Amino acid sequence: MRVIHMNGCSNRFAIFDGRHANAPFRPQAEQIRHIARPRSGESFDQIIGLENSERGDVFMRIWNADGSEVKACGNASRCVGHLIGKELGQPDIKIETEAGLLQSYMNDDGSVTVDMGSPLLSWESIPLAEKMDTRGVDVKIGPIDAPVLSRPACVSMGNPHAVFFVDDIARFDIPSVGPLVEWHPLFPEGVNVGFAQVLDRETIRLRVWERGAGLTLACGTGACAALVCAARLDKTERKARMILDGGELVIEWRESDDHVLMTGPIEMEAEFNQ
Ligand SMILES: N[C@H](CCC[C@H](N)C(=O)O)C(=O)O
Repeated sequence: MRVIHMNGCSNRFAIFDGRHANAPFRPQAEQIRHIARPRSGESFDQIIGLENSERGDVFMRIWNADGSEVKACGNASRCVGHLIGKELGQPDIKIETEAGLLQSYMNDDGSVTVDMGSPLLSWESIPLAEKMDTRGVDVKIGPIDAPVLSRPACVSMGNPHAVFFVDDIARFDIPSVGPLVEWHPLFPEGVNVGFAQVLDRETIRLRVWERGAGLTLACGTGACAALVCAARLDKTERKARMILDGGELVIEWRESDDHVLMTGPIEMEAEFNQ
């Protein structure tokens, strides 16, 4: 089977192309964990399986490093858009995922734009365990009388996100607070946890503790989630530059059709057969 290593803003993926194999790539969770986080050697944030699709040019299956299968991965969508676009010799590609059909576009400067569709804003769609206003939900982290984090905004991009807006992102030890939110009882399916510092109305500094993968150098759906929550709270415009540890993404929550567009670089690292 053909294996490709790629990254989007240093969010790293191992992509297994099962489209011409005798059977689709459907590993057990333990196998995923072994590939993503080997005892030695390079690690990956997500493992991606490519399958044939009736509705699109390719079907993309996504597993987090902990072995859990999930429905959306923005940076991997951009990598797959590039891979299949090059293969088919066409810039526009339809990627089928468990969350629906995504459209990707290869831009002249080598970046890739993916239309992630509309954000889901209702408490049931995140999902939350109970009815709440998703512009600020009832979560407090830290001492009861002086929480260090509270009232994240929530949105689903096909996967659940909680975004804390903070004054100084450097103040937070994300590996210690991230897990406290990731599996908080308010999020029955877990949640990706964003820490967003609004620098101005068109720039956000963002770090994300990802569900099932931990602190990654970039999170595409996390960047979409942070922009949607910021614009919804009138902290930014509907288009902004997202500055992540591993690079920059431009996110636009388009007014005309309510779709969220994510644009950024991709990098082909290696390709081999195994
Ligand atoms: N950890 C996420 C999936 C990968 C998201 C991220 N790598 C992206 O680029 O969107 C989840 O459990 O929903």
